[in-house]
Amino acid sequence: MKRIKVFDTTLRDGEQSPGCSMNLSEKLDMARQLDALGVDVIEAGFAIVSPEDSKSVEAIAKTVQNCAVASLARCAKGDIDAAWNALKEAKHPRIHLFIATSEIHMEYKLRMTREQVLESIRESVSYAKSLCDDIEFSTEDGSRSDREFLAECCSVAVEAGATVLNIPDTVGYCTPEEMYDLFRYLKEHVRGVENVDLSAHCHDDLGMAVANTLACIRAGATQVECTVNGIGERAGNASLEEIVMALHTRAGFYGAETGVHTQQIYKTSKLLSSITGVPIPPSKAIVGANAFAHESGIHQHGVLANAQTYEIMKASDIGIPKSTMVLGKHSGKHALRERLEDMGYEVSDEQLNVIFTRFKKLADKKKTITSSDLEALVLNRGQKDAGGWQLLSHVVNVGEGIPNTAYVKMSRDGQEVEEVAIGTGPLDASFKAINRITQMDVGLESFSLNAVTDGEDAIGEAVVKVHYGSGLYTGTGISTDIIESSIRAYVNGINKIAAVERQKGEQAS
Ligand SMILES: CC(=O)SCCNC(=O)CCNC(=O)[C@H](O)C(C)(C)COP(=O)(O)OP(=O)(O)OC[C@H]1O[C@@H](n2cnc3c(N)ncnc32)[C@H](O)[C@@H]1OP(=O)(O)O
Ligand SMILES: CC(C)C(=O)C(=O)O
Ligand SMILES: [Mg+2]
Repeated sequence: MKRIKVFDTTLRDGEQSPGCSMNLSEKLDMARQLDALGVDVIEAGFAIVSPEDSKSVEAIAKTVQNCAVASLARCAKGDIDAAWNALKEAKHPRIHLFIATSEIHMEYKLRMTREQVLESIRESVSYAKSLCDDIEFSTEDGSRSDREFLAECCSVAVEAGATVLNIPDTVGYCTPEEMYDLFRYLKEHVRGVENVDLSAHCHDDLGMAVANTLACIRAGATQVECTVNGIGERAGNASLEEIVMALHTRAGFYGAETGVHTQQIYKTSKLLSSITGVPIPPSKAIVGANAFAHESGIHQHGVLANAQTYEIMKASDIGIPKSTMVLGKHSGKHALRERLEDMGYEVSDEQLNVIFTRFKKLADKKKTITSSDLEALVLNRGQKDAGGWQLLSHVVNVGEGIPNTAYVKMSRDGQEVEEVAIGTGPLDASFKAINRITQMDVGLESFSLNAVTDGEDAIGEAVVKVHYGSGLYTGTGISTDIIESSIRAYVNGINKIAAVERQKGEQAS
């Protein structure tokens, strides 16, 4: 297996992404976690940028124990001195020099000729080498540079002492095929390339950063530059977790591995997101909330039978205990039974069918069905009205300056009855309409409402205490709509009264 070095630039290129600035202590926390993750190099910052950046690089250099620590520097003595001052106490310091090599950058931005750029590379790399053994040299906008000139810049850098040559696709312009060809070309045309690491640094402007990086590995790259969660300038850098897991999962194809402890990936991704406040998109590969979640019944059935039907990686490989089965409107009976069993409910096929019907009804109203939702369904709370009055439909009309009215339609023994009533509020109006339908003079004693489950679309359970004659009865009802759960609770109370009255009648006759 070929060993690929992972150069993490979350704290430098990643921090260049708008909204991702981190303070010194946040950078230190992140650096410690990156060290635990097992990356080979942490680019801790760009020391010349500000006193705070310089302090961060210095603090990380003094703290990190296992991996190399790098600071970025332009090809300028001041930058190199600032980088070295911040890095010199690191166990493994690396100065990372860069200069643009494309025509457009040289002409408009640097205002330098090719010869001046070559001279600047020679001079800066030699000077940096006089301070530090490990020198990385990057050809900014390398992928859009003239190939012969690019190879010459790289050769000069190696001759001046560079230990790593990094070729960025700075503006995320290239395709995987082009990056592959470019790296093959450099392997053949750079003098001394066999003695240094060849590195890829890809941006995601066209969504190809990871694919481009993998193509570079196929062409002979030995180092990859990337960031956690793919943060970085504009559309971001190649994502560390995607590259690492692609190599891990497709080891047979790439024949390459990294030193990253993959079980630390999820923790690292979460830490970065909590520090920057930038959420991880749910569908983000590897670390998104949906990356190891299954909702549709056919997939859930497959995964329960054999996880490999729909999982190419184990959730535990990236540090998530296990993949999750999300119960929702696309779920089927296999997943429902599995969850019920997890909750300690052994159900017959017949019971499962009944619960499944209720489950699908609820899932049409509620995006995700939680275990507490299921419990409410299994215990059939508020639904024990078989044989009594059934609520068919209701409409309440409330507002400022108009009477609160309720229309309720109910049935019993196949007979449908509807009524409208006015009340002091929507519930009073609804309960009055129900009294008219049932022709029972029921009074409300007390009423309470609790959320049985969490979230915006939580199930609310209403509990009513109603009196009829000298008896006091409790009714419960559940729904994601609190008016409906209240009406259901009232109907449930009325059915209990009716059952007691029926019993009394039977005993008397
Ligand atoms: C592709 C990348 O990610 S490159 C890294 C990008 N990161 C950053 O820019 C970090 C934040 N930057 C900063 O804080 C500032 O730009 C600083 C402190 C680095 C420099 O600030 P200033 O000295 O005011 O220069 P400014 O940013 O306006 O312009 C850049 C200068 O660097 C020059 N330059 C750019 N790249 C290089 C290079 N690799 N080597 C030498 N000179 C360079 C430019 O030609 C320009 O020179 P000029 O001032 O003589 O015209
Ligand atoms: C400074 C270099 C390595 C860079 O970030 C780029 O070219 O994208
Ligand atoms: Mg970059």
